[in-house]
Amino acid sequence: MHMTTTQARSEEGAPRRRILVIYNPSAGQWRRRRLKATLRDLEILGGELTLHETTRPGDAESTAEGLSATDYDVVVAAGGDGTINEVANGLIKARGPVPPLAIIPLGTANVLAQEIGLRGQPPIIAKAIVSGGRQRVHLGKANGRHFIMMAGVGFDAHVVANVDLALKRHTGKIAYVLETLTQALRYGFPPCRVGIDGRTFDACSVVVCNGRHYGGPFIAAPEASLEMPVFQVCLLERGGWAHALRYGAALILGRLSRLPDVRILSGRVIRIDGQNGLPVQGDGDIIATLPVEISVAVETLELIVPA
Ligand SMILES: Nc1ncnc2c1ncn2[C@@H]1O[C@H](COP(=O)(O)OP(=O)(O)OP(=O)(O)O)[C@@H](O)[C@H]1O
Repeated sequence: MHMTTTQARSEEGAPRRRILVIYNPSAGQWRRRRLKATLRDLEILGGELTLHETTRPGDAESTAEGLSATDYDVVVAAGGDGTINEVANGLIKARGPVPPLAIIPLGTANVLAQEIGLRGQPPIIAKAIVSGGRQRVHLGKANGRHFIMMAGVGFDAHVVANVDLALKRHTGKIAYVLETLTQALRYGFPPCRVGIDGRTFDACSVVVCNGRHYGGPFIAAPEASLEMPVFQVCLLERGGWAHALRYGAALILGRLSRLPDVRILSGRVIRIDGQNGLPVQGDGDIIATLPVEISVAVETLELIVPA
C-alpha cells in the first residue's frame, strides 16, 4: 500500500479523529486541488490524516477490505461514485468491525453526495466528515456486487459502457450528454423481462433505485430511501431515440415518475432477463451483465452525513 501520513494541526477543543482518505487520482487536476483544500480543512478541525492514493481499479476496494474500526474513526472515499462504490464493497468484505464511510465528492455526477445533501466548499465537506451524523443505509446487490444508489439495465448502462473516459476526464458531464445523444441514435433498445418479487413486466430500460437521486441532482424515484430495505424499480417501457430523449428531459424536469409509460414499483428481489451479456451499471460503473438478480443486501453500511 502507498500511504502518506500527515500530522494534524488541531484547533483548541476541536474533535480529533483518525481519518483515512482513499483518493482516486485518475481524474483531473481541479480534483487534486479540491482534495488538498479539504484535507487542509480537516487538519484545521483536528483530523489526523492518512492519505491513500489508489494506483489502479480495485485498489480502493482491497484497501477498504483490510480496515478495522480500531485503526481509524472514519474512512473517506475521495472520488466519484465509482470510488465510493469500491470502498463500500471493500468495507462489506472486511472481517471485523469497520469505520463509518464518509465522502469527499470529486466525481462527475456525485449522486450519493446529492442524496445525503452534501454540497458546498471544502470547509463544509470537512466539517461533515469530522462532526457529521451517522446514518445506517441498506445496499443493493447485483449478481454478488454491491451498489449504494442504483443499478441500471438498458439505455443508461449502454451509455455508461460506451462513454469516452478521456473525454469524461476533460469535460465531465458533457461526455455523458454527447454519448447519450449518440447512443440514442445507435442503440437497438432490446426489450427485457423484469421480475419484481415474482411478478413479471416488460421494459426497454430498468433502473433499480435504492436512493431517490439519479444522474446528479435529479430525482428518479421520489419514494426511494437508503434507510429502507426496499427498492423503487423504474420501468421505462418504450424504446427508440425519441422516447430515450423524452425520458431524459422528464428526469431533468423532475417529471419522470409522472410519465404514463414509466412505472415505478416497490420490490426486494429483481430478476432481469434479456439479451445475455448486456451490461448492468451500478453507481455509474459496469458491475454485471445479463441475466442479473438484484436484491436488497443483508449487509448494511454506516454513512457519515451532514449534521
Ligand atoms: N488509480 C487509478 N487509476 C485508474 N482507475 C482508477 C484508479 N483508482 C480507481 N480507479 C477506477 O476509476 C473508476 C472511476 O472512478 P470514479 O467514479 O471515482 O471517478 P469518475 O469516473 O471520474 O467519476 P464519476 O463516476 O462521477 O463519473 C472506478 O471504477 C475505479 O475503479
